Amino acid sequence: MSSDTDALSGLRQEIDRLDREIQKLINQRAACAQQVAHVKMAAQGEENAVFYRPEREAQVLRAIKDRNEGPLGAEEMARLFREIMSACLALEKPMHIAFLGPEGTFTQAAALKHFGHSVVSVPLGAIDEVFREVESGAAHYGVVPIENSTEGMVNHTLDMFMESPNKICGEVQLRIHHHLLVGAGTQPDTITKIYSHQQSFAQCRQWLDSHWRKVERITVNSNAEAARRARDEVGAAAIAGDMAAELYGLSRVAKNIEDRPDNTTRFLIISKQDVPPSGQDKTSVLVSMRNQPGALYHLLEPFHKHNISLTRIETRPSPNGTWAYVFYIDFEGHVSEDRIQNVLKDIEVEAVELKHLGSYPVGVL
Ligand SMILES: O=C(O)C(=O)C[C@]1(C(=O)O)C=C[C@@H](O)C=C1
Repeated sequence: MSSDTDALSGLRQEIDRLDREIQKLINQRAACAQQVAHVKMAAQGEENAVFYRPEREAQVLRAIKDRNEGPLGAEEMARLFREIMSACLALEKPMHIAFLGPEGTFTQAAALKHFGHSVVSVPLGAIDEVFREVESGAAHYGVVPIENSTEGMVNHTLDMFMESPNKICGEVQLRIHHHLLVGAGTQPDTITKIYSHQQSFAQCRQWLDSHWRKVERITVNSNAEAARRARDEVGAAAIAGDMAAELYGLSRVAKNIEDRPDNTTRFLIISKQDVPPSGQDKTSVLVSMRNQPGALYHLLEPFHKHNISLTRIETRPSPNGTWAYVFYIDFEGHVSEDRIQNVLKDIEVEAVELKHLGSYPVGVL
């Protein structure tokens, strides 16, 4: 027993020593970031200085994952450094991040995953409000959902890009886990209605049909709103994620009820900033094509010719032509590369309009 205690106190002394070391190093890193801020302000002026650098953050996080030897996993290590870098950026300048709210939505979880927790997150009621907040400069960046692996594209976000001058400066993927949640006053056998967002109902449809077929499903604007109602109404349950469950103090009647275990949503980071290449990048464009035979072929042919991989293509009806279509395309590469310039030139010959939405680092976390 006493040798156990000796071993334990020896290890704890070592942990204390390491903690002091780590703390000193983190503060040295933070002091470096403060100096970086001064260099940026001297070069670009206080008003125009760009403090958040998505390409540099992606490079830092990728390097951390690549060189990690364990025993902590690479993802876990990157997550810790994500928070350190977030705190360093906040010392340079606190960033205001608008997201599709309210508090507790998956979009907020995505924003915190991407930027870390040292940001001011600003919940807004609708996707177009997020776009406007970024456009006006009231928020530095915005986070909006773009596609879900079960439910497909978020058309509202796609359509916003047709009009908006905002650029895409990053992407983040979030595994979506849904739970059936109740407040303190509700027992599982007294549930008479379930609140959720329409997308979440769709992602849990089979599970609901087999377990709660007879219970009324009521669609609300967000999972967080569903969670708030479940907290306030006896007999009501909500389908929502962990953040909403914590925020509203709900307990889980059933966990991970999504029909597909790989249920993932991709979110975009929007801003007014062009991002330099990080070494592993994606480009998004909107292309409006003439409505004539072979239009899709002419659009895709340049990608084949220049050997560029498409990661997504989606069609939307054009707002200014009854039968014209707009294609939203994601592909590998950065607009500063010659091969990407060449593909864009070829597309421009065929297209009525080509809009470059942004080139940005492939999501790291
Ligand atoms: O390298 C920079 O430009 C920094 O501002 C430093 C730093 C970092 O902490 O590593 C912080 C914020 C930026 O988004 C990128 C990196």
